[in-house]
Amino acid sequence: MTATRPNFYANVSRTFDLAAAFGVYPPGLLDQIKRCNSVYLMEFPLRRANGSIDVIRAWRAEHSHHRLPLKGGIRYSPQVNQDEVTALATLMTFKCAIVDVPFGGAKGAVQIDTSTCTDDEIERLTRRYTHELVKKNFIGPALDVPAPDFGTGSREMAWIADTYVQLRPNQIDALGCVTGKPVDEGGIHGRTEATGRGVFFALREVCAHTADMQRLGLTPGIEGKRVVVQGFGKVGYWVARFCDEAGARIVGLAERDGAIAAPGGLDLEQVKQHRDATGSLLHFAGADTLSRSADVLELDCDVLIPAALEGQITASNADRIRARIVVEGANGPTTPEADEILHAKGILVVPDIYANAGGVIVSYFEWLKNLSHVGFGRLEKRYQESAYGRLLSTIESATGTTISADERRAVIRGADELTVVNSGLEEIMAVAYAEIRDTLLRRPEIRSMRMAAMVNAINKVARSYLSMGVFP
Ligand SMILES: NC(=O)C1=CN([C@@H]2O[C@H](COP(=O)(O)OP(=O)(O)OC[C@H]3O[C@@H](n4cnc5c(N)ncnc54)[C@H](OP(=O)(O)O)[C@@H]3O)[C@@H](O)[C@H]2O)C=CC1
Ligand SMILES: O=C(O)CCC(=O)C(=O)O
Repeated sequence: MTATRPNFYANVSRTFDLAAAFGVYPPGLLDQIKRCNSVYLMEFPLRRANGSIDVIRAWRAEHSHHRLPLKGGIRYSPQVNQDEVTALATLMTFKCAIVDVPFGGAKGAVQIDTSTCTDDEIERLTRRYTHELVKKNFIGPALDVPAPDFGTGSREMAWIADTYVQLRPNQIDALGCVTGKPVDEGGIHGRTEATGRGVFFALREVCAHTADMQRLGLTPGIEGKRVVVQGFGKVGYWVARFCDEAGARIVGLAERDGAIAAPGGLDLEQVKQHRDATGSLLHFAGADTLSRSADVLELDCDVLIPAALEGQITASNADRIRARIVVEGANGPTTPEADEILHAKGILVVPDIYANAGGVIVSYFEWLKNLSHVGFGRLEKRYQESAYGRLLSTIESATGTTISADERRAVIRGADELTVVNSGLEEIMAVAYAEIRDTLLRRPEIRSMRMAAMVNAINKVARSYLSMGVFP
């Protein structure tokens, strides 16, 4: 894997500057929008199972407070550093703006190699990290609401919620301090797969326009497209699955230790079983094993979905990318230099700040659920069903026809939580894409989708700052 970590924040800032040049905002305002408001670095002890003590470094970066609470995941990784977490927090601000989710951007990180930790150690460090955040008001349903990111999941979110509730027992909305929780602990149906589903919706929107596809030498629609996915975690697995279900062919998959390729397509459930059984994708029967994981990026395919880490497509491999569309499931997988090379090759890049927004969109729904203390669909499902039932009965008596029990059941089904969540996610991804495409069509000088998305985001954040004024 190519390491470009030290440049991540500089890369994000460069993208911002390029997009800001298309606008009309005063430099001071742009500077305020660009800068990261606060970064909290903490160092705390972790007692290891053998009794020794390690000092752990961790961060929470709060990029923009123009909307509250702030929102963004927590990453556990041995390589993570302050530059990375600041870059990720910055991306969150623009991501939330693009999809009109009313949050400021933040991100958290703990520098830890969880593969060397026991579950008990991970639990204790998660609870201590939460405690540190609480002490400094860097977490809370009205302040800053973390979520899963690389290396964390619903298990860690449950520990964070529990720790927060222990420390703030009188706060009625305490469960809204974090999203991505297990459904039984105040989570919401559909969050686990939300980012992957959102990446899929982004690809579906992109592929829906015949003229755009013709320009890329592709046919419209997802069906039949050859897709490569880097990363088979929370984002990669689900986007691969949704593409597969929509009739695409998954021809390559990669994780840290290598990749597999099968031009005829991979059976995802069998791959998953193989990985669960052996701990690795490698040597899956019916596929070629690539020992250099990054080679997956250069496979012959229509769509490449980097869904692992930043800095994967760089000036040193961009020229060898053969996909026609790159959809950024990960945050920051393409460096600005690589972006230019891909653009020159006529490859369409669907940017992270739009493509992977599904996670924060459904996190927004979870937060709303926690604040309202009632699940989506719970109050109205039965009412909808009886209203639809009455409508069908009226149609039957007016037309003299009989609707079969199966048809009746299919029509009257009221919306449950998952249905409401998925339809909200689909709507928001579709509307945001229409806005980005509109900007691209109206302003030909803006040549890339990343620039168009960033221009839209800057406009929205700037409008907010302009109407808010400067305090005091
Ligand atoms: N989770 C979410 O809701 C969101 C995540 N994202 C972004 O998506 C990306 C992935 O996050 P997520 O799926 O949650 O993370 P996970 O921890 O669930 O999965 C990460 C995946 O990436 C693989 N990976 C790690 N290092 C490499 C490498 N060097 N080469 C190839 N594959 C590698 C891992 O494989 P292995 O097991 O071998 O390490 C694993 O399959 C990150 O950039 C994250 O910021 C963006 C929006 C929301
Ligand atoms: O769900 C969230 O609140 C944040 C997800 C996230 O970290 C991201 O989009 O990068």
